[in-house]
Amino acid sequence: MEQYIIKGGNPLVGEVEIGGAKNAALGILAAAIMTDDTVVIENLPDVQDIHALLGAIRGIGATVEAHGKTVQINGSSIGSVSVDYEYIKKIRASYYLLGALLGKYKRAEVPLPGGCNIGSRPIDLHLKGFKALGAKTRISHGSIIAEAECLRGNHIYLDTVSVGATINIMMAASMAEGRTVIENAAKEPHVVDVANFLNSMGANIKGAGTDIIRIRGVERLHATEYSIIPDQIEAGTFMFAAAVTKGDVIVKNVIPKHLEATTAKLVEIGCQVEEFDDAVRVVATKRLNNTNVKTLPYPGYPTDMQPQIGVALALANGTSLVTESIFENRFKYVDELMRMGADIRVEGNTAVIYGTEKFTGARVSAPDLRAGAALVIAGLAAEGITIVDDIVYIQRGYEHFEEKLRSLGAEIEKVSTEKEIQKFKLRVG
Ligand SMILES: CC(=O)N[C@H]1[C@@H](OP(=O)(O)OP(=O)(O)OC[C@H]2O[C@@H](n3ccc(=O)[nH]c3=O)[C@H](O)[C@@H]2O)O[C@H](CO)[C@@H](O)[C@@H]1O
Ligand SMILES: C=C(OP(=O)(O)O)C(=O)O
Repeated sequence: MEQYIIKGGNPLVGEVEIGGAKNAALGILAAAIMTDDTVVIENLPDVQDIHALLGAIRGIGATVEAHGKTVQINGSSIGSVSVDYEYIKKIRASYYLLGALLGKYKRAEVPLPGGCNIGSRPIDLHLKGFKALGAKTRISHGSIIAEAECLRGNHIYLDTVSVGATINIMMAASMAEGRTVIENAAKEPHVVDVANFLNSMGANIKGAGTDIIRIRGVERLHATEYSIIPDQIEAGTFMFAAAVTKGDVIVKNVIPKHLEATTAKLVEIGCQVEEFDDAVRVVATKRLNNTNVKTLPYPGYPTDMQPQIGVALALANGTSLVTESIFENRFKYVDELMRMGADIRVEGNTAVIYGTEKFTGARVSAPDLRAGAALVIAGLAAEGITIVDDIVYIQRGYEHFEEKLRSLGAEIEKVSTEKEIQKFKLRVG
């Protein structure tokens, strides 16, 4: 089992290049199979979730040729609409193959999704959407089966703002007959990116990025070349890493607009944030201030950035409140952080964080993807050595994480044996 070993205390300084957005890429890769032409997708992040989804796409018979950050997908050779559990038990976004296959072939059979255990994650709204388009859905032997004689556009109101349901319905509706309107749609940048990608394949989607999306179904989709947007969560994670280590980092290849909620909070807690066309610079020179934050759908503060700000506030001057309003199980990093000296009480969906002056390194476990990344950030700020176990979660969504951190001056290694741990300890003294 691989672990990260970190010697904390170095301020992060320098420039870091952000990869393509995992959560946009997952939707886009699934949508790519909806045409029989060859689709070229650029700026793909090199993370485990993407490798898993590409495996699933190959598994149903599509041709996938990956060269670095670029992949070519051809869906004309798909021979099965039934996705194998092995490929996707660990990823959430496998459910996008439901919308894509249902739209194209009017039948899909996809195992119930895995992904991070951050709370109960129903998919009732996805199924409600497919049913409204005329599909019948059922669960059989752990898989969701959705099928329709023909899909017909409809008016669909989402009771809860859901990224996954919005993207899935958008995909299926792109190849339905007639018009679909999705109300109370999610507005996240990755929803817009998937819509732009589908439009570049000939779909007719309007309003993505607002809460009403209008889709006019088309008979076929065609070839395209498309570049995925930068990952706002990876970028935000490096911004907080700069903040907690009192660093000075230029985070490159970002869309600053997508980072507004994160930037606003960093400024509130005392960092300087400078915005450029496609980069942001975060400078922190003193102890951070306390603040309150509540996670909300975009353009609110993202739930995927909640553990990272939690770590920063645990080191801030004063008491902060962090309210998690999207997923009920996203405070699992708190117990681990307390082992490093944090003082936090969780009451319902709110963490009351009493800022402490320093963390001391400890052995901790990554409970999920973003919580794992947050614990790495904590380790970078801590006195002494931190070992983070279960980094497979982190590898789901951060490409070359330790290499990027090292390029900013962090002392961090990926290790898997006691000998490697001892070697690191000897080296860092
Ligand atoms: C692969 C991907 O893009 N994952 C992201 C996506 O997850 P995901 O798409 O799974 O999250 P949703 O936006 O769907 O979830 C938002 C809320 O809606 C609820 N809900 C969702 C669907 C449904 O059918 N019924 C229902 O009640 C969920 O329990 C949650 O409380 O958006 C989340 C919220 O920004 C992010 O944390 C995840 O990183
Ligand atoms: C929770 C996340 O991913 P998933 O929805 O795939 O579990 C995430 O990207 O933070």
